[in-house]
Amino acid sequence: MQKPLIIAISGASGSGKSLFTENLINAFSEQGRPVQILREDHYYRAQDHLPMEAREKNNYDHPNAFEHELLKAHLGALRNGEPIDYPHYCFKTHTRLPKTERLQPAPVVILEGIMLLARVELLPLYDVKIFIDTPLDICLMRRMMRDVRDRGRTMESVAKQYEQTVKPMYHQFIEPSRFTADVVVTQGGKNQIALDVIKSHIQQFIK
Ligand SMILES: Nc1ncnc2c1ncn2[C@@H]1O[C@H](COP(=O)(O)OP(=O)(O)O)[C@@H](O)[C@H]1O
Ligand SMILES: Nc1ccn([C@@H]2O[C@H](COP(=O)(O)O)[C@@H](O)[C@H]2O)c(=O)n1
Repeated sequence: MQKPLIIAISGASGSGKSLFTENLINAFSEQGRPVQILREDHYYRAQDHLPMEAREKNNYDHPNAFEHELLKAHLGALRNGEPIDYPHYCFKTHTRLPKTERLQPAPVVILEGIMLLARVELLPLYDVKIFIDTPLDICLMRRMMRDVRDRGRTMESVAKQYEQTVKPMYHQFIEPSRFTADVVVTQGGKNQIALDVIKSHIQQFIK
């Protein structure tokens, strides 16, 4: 099997990584499953051993919150044409679910997550590095709506977490990682020109 094309999409929380990824893969949905998605969020560390109060106080915007060793091993397996069983993460309980999900190797694998470009040891594993560059005030607004709607949060908890960890860690780790990107995308998941450019790059890997 041909070595897969691995595309890493990073940027702040709420920058539009997921929407960009979804819009990218929709173009290939009628061609079987040539493009697979893997989310860094699933690699947040399990915290079953901690009480809920401690989980709620954790810093989820530091690279060490992720089990990147496992992500690295999984990328190696996919490169070798082997399937992986990746963990499933729950944002409401701040830990992993007991089940895992199987991901089959594919010609193209899209990875998306906040710290993908901040870990230098992961960089050589990517073929294409994309950074979604969205002003932080817009990211906060989107995150506020999404976290209250989908992740069981209150507006107060989102605001407090943003001040305490999300914003400072963005400036310490995510913002500097922008300079490792091959492509910097403005206007988030709706930048049609950027989507078209990446789509045509992907198309070359799908026979
Ligand atoms: N360009 C955009 N315009 C309007 N809403 C957007 C745009 N990009 C993303 N969103 C919305 O903002 C929220 C967060 O976007 P998402 O793609 O989940 O961000 P991320 O994956 O970077 O955290 C989602 O509800 C999404 O639909
Ligand atoms: N238990 C958790 C784990 C993570 N977060 C936040 O998620 C953000 C990353 O996910 P995106 O889909 O928004 O990129 C990150 O900024 C963490 O603060 C959380 O709130 N709780």
